[in-house]
Amino acid sequence: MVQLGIIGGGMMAEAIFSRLLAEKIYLPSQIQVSEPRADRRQELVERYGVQVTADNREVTSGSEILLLAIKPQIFDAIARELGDISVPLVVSILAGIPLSKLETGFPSSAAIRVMPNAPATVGAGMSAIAAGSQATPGQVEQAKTLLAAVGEVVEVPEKMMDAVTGLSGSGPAFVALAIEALSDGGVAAGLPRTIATPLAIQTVLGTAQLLQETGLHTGQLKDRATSPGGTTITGLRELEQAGVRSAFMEAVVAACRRSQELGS
Ligand SMILES: NC(=O)C1=CN([C@@H]2O[C@H](COP(=O)(O)OP(=O)(O)OC[C@H]3O[C@@H](n4cnc5c(N)ncnc54)[C@H](OP(=O)(O)O)[C@@H]3O)[C@@H](O)[C@H]2O)C=CC1
Ligand SMILES: O=C(O)[C@@H]1CCC=N1
Repeated sequence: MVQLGIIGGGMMAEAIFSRLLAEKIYLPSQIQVSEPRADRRQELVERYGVQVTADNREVTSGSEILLLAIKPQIFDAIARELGDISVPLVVSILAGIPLSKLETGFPSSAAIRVMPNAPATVGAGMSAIAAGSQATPGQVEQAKTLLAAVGEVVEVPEKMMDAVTGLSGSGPAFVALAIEALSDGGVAAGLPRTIATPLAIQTVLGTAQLLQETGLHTGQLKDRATSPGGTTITGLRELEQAGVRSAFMEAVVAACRRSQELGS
């Protein structure tokens, strides 16, 4: 019997359900994905053996949880198409779409809004969840179990979800850009790309791990790496002059604002 129905078989859907399968939380026969593109459906069957269909309604019949993994721009159309279904729990990962819209769009279901992120693909995700008014503690636990398969989970009040989207939802792209820029800097300074990119990736990974494992404040780490008149303070001065700190802050705030727009 299908227990997890997924609307939209894209990147995030695959990231989540592939980990659920790898961790044996579901069997392939218990997951059904609806996806309009035939070649993508075929790909998902060949890779994972899950059930697939082009018919969204087929997914909803019998599912215990319906995971919405389509783009937010088509949420209204999907709610019109499926709003009369009675799946116990709708879990949405759509940027911006508020619980009020989920609950109006799916009036017979409890709703949980989630913001995962791209590192979910390798089980290193960060997800925030906010439960709707009809969600039972058991359903919140169910959602947490789903997301725990792809990384860390934190429960937040819904009013924080757009800010979460701007930070951890969009953040992987901001960090990837920083890594690319560090690698470019290495190349500009004379390194071959094949050396520069692994150096940049491991520097970001190692710094994050150091901060996480020691609880060291970011400022303390910066101070530890800067010797008087040394190389690091010379580079930091350039970053401050270029407004990099402010640029990251504005990126998160702009992404948060865009999430609010998508939901209005
Ligand atoms: N990408 C990210 O890092 C993150 C994304 N999200 C959220 O996850 C959601 C999905 O994003 P992502 O996986 O990146 O996007 P994708 O485009 O990879 O996935 C969306 C999928 O929905 C399919 N689709 C389109 N129309 C329909 C329809 N009418 N019925 C069923 N399926 C349909 C698309 O099919 P087709 O193959 O034809 O395009 C595609 O496979 C978004 O709402 C986004 O806000 C949340 C956190 C992080
Ligand atoms: O850009 C987007 O809309 C999605 C939501 C969070 C990350 N990516």
